[in-house]
Amino acid sequence: MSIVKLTTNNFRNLDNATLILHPDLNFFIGENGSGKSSLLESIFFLGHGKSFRTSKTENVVQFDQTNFVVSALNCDNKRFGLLRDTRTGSTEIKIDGVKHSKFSELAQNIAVQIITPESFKLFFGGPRERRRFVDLGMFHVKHNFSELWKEFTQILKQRNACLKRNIRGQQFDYWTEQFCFICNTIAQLRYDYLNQIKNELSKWLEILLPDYTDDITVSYLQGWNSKKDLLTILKQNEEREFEKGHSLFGAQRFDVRFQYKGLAVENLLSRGQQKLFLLALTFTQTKLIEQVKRVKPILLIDDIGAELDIHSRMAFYQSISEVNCQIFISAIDYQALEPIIPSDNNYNMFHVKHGKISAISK
Ligand SMILES: Nc1ncnc2c1ncn2[C@@H]1O[C@H](COP(=O)(O)OP(=O)(O)OP(=O)(O)O)[C@@H](O)[C@H]1O
Repeated sequence: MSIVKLTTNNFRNLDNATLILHPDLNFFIGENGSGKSSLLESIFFLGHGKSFRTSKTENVVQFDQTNFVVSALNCDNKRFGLLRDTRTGSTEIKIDGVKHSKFSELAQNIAVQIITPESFKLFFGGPRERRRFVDLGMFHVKHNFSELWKEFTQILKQRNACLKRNIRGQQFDYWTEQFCFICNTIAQLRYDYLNQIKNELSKWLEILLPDYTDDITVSYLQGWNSKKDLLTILKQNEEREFEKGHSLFGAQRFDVRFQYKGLAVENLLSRGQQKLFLLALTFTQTKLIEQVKRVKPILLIDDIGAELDIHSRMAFYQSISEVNCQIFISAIDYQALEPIIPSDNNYNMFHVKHGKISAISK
């Protein structure tokens, strides 16, 4: 479902506002510091329960305020949102007027992905962002993943507690056995999902990076040597794990490697090409989420103009016309959006100035 109305209160520098959104395509234009990223951040918050810019929620609440609200109405007339109080650190979630305690309830209603000018640095910089990216897709595409992940984190916590407190014997063996079992289940699910990604990715690379399509490979590293049994590896490394005080192998350590002709993509592609690669991956994931049809995916693209020349923006335009998601794009000026703006006027455009958002008539 697209979101058709968005309300924000006390969010960053944004004036309290209610926006009527286009179900497919929305543009936000404004100068540096006007509030474009803040607006995208508010939508991201609805989908993830956190910011993509800071881990400190007190940075997000408007100066001199103690709470903020973000809420949305989807095209099925479902209302959902959250109120975050920075004094108490609590978050109140409401879906159709009913309070919920778990953020995952809210996340079922909205699948948000974001690309910022910094995204590719983070994405290629270390496994954290790649893990986040894959698991966001897993959460929406593999229906049992959310429950499985919750159970996994509990088991990992128990096992790590044993490692940290040097608890050996029956208790440790029990958690190790549980850990191995659930790691294998998750690894298999992720393996299946990565295969889905591989199959879909070439289509988007063909549009966005046609010269590179044939020689790109995606490899899945499950978190331990896939030729060996996890339990055997853990037994062999038991002393090392007790020394470190946490689990050194397992599904929490997975990664994905992207290579071109056998070399790391990030070492070969230019910054603009890396952005196109990340866009291709994001469209891939969007397509996979869209296919399960629980929610219409939302794609936030902050500062589209950065690093993309006119040809790349044309390829981007072709991509967005082939994916069924709701897109929010920010740009410094109208020029940076050329040739992305559709000639059929089928979009909404807003101007952002000093935190005030106003609709631009077409
Ligand atoms: N908690 C806050 N309360 C009020 N204002 C804030 C808060 N946090 C940041 N700001 C201000 O909000 C403004 C908008 O920032 P934002 O990053 O959204 O701008 P932007 O339009 O995306 O700019 P750019 O094009 O440079 O990326 C900045 O001037 C910033 O100083």
